[in-house]
Amino acid sequence: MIAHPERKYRAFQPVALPDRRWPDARLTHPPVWMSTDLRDGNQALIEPMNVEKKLRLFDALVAIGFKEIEVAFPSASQTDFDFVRRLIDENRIPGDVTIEVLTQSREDLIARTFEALQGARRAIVHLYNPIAEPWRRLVFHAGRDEVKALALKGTRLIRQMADAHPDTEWVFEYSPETFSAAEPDFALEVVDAVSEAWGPTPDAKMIVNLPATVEMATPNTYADQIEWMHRHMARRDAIVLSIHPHNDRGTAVAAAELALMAGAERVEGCLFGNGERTGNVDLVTLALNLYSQGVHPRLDFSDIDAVRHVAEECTGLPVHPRHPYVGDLVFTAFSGSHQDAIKKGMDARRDDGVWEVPYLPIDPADLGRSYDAIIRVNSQSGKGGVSYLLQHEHGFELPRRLQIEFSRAIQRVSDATGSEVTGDDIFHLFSGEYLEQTEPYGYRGHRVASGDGGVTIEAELTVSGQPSTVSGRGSGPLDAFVAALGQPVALIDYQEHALGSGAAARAVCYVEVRVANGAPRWGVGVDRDIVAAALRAILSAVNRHLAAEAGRQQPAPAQAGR
Ligand SMILES: CC(=O)SCCNC(=O)CCNC(=O)[C@H](O)C(C)(C)COP(=O)(O)OP(=O)(O)OC[C@H]1O[C@@H](n2cnc3c(N)ncnc32)[C@H](O)[C@@H]1OP(=O)(O)O
Ligand SMILES: CC(C)C(=O)C(=O)O
Repeated sequence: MIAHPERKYRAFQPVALPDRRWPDARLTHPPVWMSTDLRDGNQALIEPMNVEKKLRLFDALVAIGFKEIEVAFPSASQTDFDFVRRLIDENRIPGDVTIEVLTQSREDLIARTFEALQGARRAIVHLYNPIAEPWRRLVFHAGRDEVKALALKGTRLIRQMADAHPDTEWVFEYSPETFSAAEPDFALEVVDAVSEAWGPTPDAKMIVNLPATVEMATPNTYADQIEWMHRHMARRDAIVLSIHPHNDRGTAVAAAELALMAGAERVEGCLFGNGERTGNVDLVTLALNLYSQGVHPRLDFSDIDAVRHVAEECTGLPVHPRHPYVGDLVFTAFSGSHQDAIKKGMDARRDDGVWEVPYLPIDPADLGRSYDAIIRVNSQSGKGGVSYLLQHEHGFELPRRLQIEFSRAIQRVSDATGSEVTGDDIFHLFSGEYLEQTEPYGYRGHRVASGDGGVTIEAELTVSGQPSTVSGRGSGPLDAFVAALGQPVALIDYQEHALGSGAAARAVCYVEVRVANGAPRWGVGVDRDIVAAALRAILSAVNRHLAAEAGRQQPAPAQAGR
């Protein structure tokens, strides 16, 4: 980088629009969507798509619900020409879908374009020529009049050829390419001249597409340019005002949204933002942004992974894991406080169906994603995430203080390995830490008898591997069992719930105990029989205490809160 960028780069001069209206507008309905994946997206690939890939992507775009699809620049290559022919000859274009093709303002190219479109039921012919000053000066060595004349020449040629093929319903689209970099008065002059030459009517509109061929400035600047044109263009009621934002500054989605607020009615872009350089505007993000505001985009992304799969295979470009709405990680929280909030939000889901889960702007299930990945655990995670996975994947609903105790064990592992701890890892650790604590005391069976206002228990145990029978008396089975153990155990907390349902259901018990003057410690037991589960839990807690005391293990003591 250079020390004085102001000597090398000039700030963009925005159009003057002090009474702009777009900031108060709201997006309440979807625009007309036009996918240019097969044209602008395709021209930007290292290896452009072959006909088979184009057919596959075309079918996917139709299935998503696009009604206008720019399928090719047919005069540019035999592949593109052949592709258009296959679509028409094989009758592959549904009745409610219109194909679009692009051409420069050159007679040979326009003639070839019409050749490609022979027999189409309806087609949009899209003419472009660059109009901004640097392109006029550097690329075309032409003045304003010559550039306008080039646009008019192409328009008239297309009119002639369209009139010569009346069996097709022709729609004309004109793009003053490099509009975003052009002087507004000149853009207006060219567009008005073109629309006058074409002669659109409210019943037979033409499309005026105002591209941010190169994104030049902040999105509000583009919105001002669009509103200015929207307010000044002649024959406005006979024109569909379209936008075509590129993403050079990374703000194409914002620019498109503000431009729609400013009066645009139609958007051209690509799936997942493929396209020249940094890409065209990402139509998936735009559509799902609308959806998240309660506006149905009329595009179907209910199996977004399938759409991604087709796009990746056809373009050869991977979708980034953080890509909005579709990336592998976008519905995943690793950090503790986010996980805590998501878990609470998921637990409190509302009966009226209104989505209100913190940190998740839309329900992953609406896009065909499962909830499996919304919480993943690493060293940034906390008790909320760990207990969510245990609950979601294995059914254990840990009491809060046990969550705290156990998440410390997980933290030690994730800190030591520096890696993700999966749901299976967590269950494995949980099992080892609580369910498999059978030394020195292991449970084999029990009998309970009531009478004389109390309970007597006789329990079959293993003590350091040796079978042993102990018995005791108390106010209830747990009390009696503690007495039978002969250990100074005080029961602090007890919770239970069913694990699974039906014939396979088991009970899980969580007990928090203090043995002698030791720190409070949790134990967990699972059994088909609820009393057996509780006895196993007590043994788990006592064994963990003894192990800690003996220094053979270092389980973290529980502390209230953190
Ligand atoms: C912003 C966009 O994305 S626009 C779409 C751009 N897409 C593409 O470029 C992909 C398809 N294009 C192609 O395959 C080729 O460029 C073709 C087949 C169209 C033309 O190829 P060639 O005839 O070899 O020309 P090449 O691309 O080198 O040409 C540029 C010439 O076209 C002229 N030109 C560029 N745009 C236009 C236009 N819209 N209308 C008329 N002439 C134009 C240039 O001034 C230049 O003329 P010159 O040779 O007299 O200096
Ligand atoms: C042809 C036009 C619309 C284009 O692709 C652009 O300006 O980016």
